[in-house]
Order: sequence, then C-alpha cells, then structure tokens
Amino acid sequence: MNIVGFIKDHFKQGLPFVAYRKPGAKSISAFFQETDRLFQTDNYSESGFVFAPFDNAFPSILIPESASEVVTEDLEYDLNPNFGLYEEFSENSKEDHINLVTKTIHEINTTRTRKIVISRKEKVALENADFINVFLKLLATYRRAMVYVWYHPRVGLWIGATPETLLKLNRQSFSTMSLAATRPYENTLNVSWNTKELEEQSLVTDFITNKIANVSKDHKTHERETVRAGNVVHLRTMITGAIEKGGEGLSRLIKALHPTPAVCGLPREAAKQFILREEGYERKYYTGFLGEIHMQNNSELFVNLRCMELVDNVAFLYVGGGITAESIPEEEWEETKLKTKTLKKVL
Ligand SMILES: C=C(O[C@@H]1C=C(C(=O)O)C=C[C@H]1O)C(=O)O
Repeated sequence: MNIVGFIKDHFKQGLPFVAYRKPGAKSISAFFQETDRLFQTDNYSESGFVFAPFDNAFPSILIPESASEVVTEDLEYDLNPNFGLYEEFSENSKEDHINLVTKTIHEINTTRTRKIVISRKEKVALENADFINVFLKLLATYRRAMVYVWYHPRVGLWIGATPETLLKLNRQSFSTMSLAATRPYENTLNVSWNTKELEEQSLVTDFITNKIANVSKDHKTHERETVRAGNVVHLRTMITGAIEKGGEGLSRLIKALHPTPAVCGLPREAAKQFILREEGYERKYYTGFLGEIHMQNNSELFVNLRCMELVDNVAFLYVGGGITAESIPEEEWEETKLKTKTLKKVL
C-alpha cells in the first residue's frame, strides 16, 4: 500500500498520523501511529513528530517513532480535477478585524509593547470535502513549503503549507529564520520595502539573535533577502550557529525561540497576554510548530502558518499579520485576505 492508502486506512480507523513533504524534497514521509493513544512531550527528548500549540502553557503532542510505522516514498500526484467548489462565509467580519487592529495600535502607542501579531480564522464551507485531495493539491502547488496533513482523533485534522522554519538542528549545528513583512508576489523578487516593513522585520531578527546568544556559543546573521511563499513575498534573514554537546540543546532552542515575534510580538509575554485576551478566538495549533525531532540526529521544525483545520465539511483558515505603531488597519485586513488565498487556491 502507498502513503495515500495508509492515510485513508488510518483515518477510517481513527488512528493518528502525519504525512509531509519538507521544502524542496522529492519524497513524502509519514508516521502512522499504531494506537490512538495521545502522547505528549515537554522536553523534546524523544524521537518522532511533534505538533505544538501557539500557547506553550499547553502540551506539545508527539507521534513517537517507537510507536509508529515510518514510511517514505516518492509520490505521483493524482489530482481530482472536479474538486474545487467552495462557498465562503466569514466568521470574523472585516469590521471586527479592523476594530481589533485599531485596538492593537492603541495598545502599542500607550504601553511598552512594540509589535503584536493579530490573527483571525475564516470559515469556508466545502462541497465535496476530501482532505486527501486538498493535501495532494498543496503538494503539487507549493514545492518550497513544508506541506503536511496531521491527524489525531482526539485533537483534529490539520493541513497546511508553511513557508517558515522555526529551527533546523543537525547534531550541533542549527539554523533558524526571521520572517516578516508581506507583499503580493508580482513576478519579481525585486521589491522595494519601506522603512516600516524593514523595521518590523529587524525587530524579529534582533529578538532571535538576542535569544540565541543565551543558547549558542557562536552564531551568524546572514544577509536579509526577499523570498516568495506562493502568492506573497516576505523579508527573511537566516541565522545559523552551533550549540554545545548535550541532551538539552533542542529543548533550550525551542524554549528560546517559540513563539517568535513573527507570530506573537514584542515584548513576548505582554504581546502573548494581549493576544490571548483580545483576539477573541483560540489559535490552537496555528502559529504553533511542527516537525521531526531526533530523527537520525536531525530535528526540523516549522512554524504552523498558512494552515487550516478541517471539521467535517468545513475548513477553518487561520491567518494573521504583525501590527506596529505605523500599521494601517484597512491594509492589515487586505494582508490577511491575501494570505487566505494561499489555501483557497486548492479548495
Ligand atoms: C502570521 C502569519 O505570518 C507571519 C507574519 C508576517 C507579517 O506580519 O507580515 C509574515 C510572515 C509570517 O511570519 C500568517 O501567515 O498567518
């Protein structure tokens, strides 16, 4: 049986699994857990696939390597051309989002908080909802993203195509990225970013390099670049380095980085409290992270962006953007609309 067959089978039996293709990879990998037990991890010391929520007060879920069949294969994309009708209705209206952004700007202007990432979820009713087709279409459409489908009967079904790496760790060497600022992709990477966008992204880079300094003996901040993620472009800076030998390295890096100001804000705790209090819905696993840990001395974690949760015939699309003192509410609304298109393209 191939991976798609295994996915159908496992889903039908109510057993946990994850299938994914890492950025640029040819093959699909998958973990098929043998029982429906809910495993958690708080020190990231086991090998397996981790799925962590935004709010780190809640546990990270693990599909352990030792309790799963791990499969890798090259996949032929067999797409169903008839799939593709959806009707749309927003849960959070435009007005709600604009009011929240306005309130966020006020918070930034009247407190020490400098950046807060505000998000919303949009409900899309699907006709013909077949999550495997959605996954296959994402695979065919976004080759540079981490494309995944993740399922646990007690947690839910999530699908996404994320452009953002939280952390790559190979033995002692790691890399991470500062990703922020968003524009539509207009057939070129030659974008002249304005001061607001450059500053917003610098805030993220500075935070990451500061945090990394506590964990890594040496690290390097690379040159800022413009990168494409489907229908949008972002500013990105890569940060690489090495950590000391010892078992705690991965956990210390995760705790230093998550949640970064690319998805939370600055200062981190104040921004997080504002988000939990004011956003008006639960992010769950959106802006959390996911990926392999301790698989052949490698860990590769991604920030859970451009993702959706599927509940029967409804998809909940999660999108957000960073707010600073210079943000314009109407433009922030447009930015979230643009980001939903990454997923709507395949629905
Ligand atoms: C929060 C999201 O994206 C993040 C926020 C960005 C921004 O503020 O411009 C850009 C990339 C991501 O780090 C999202 O896609 O939902």
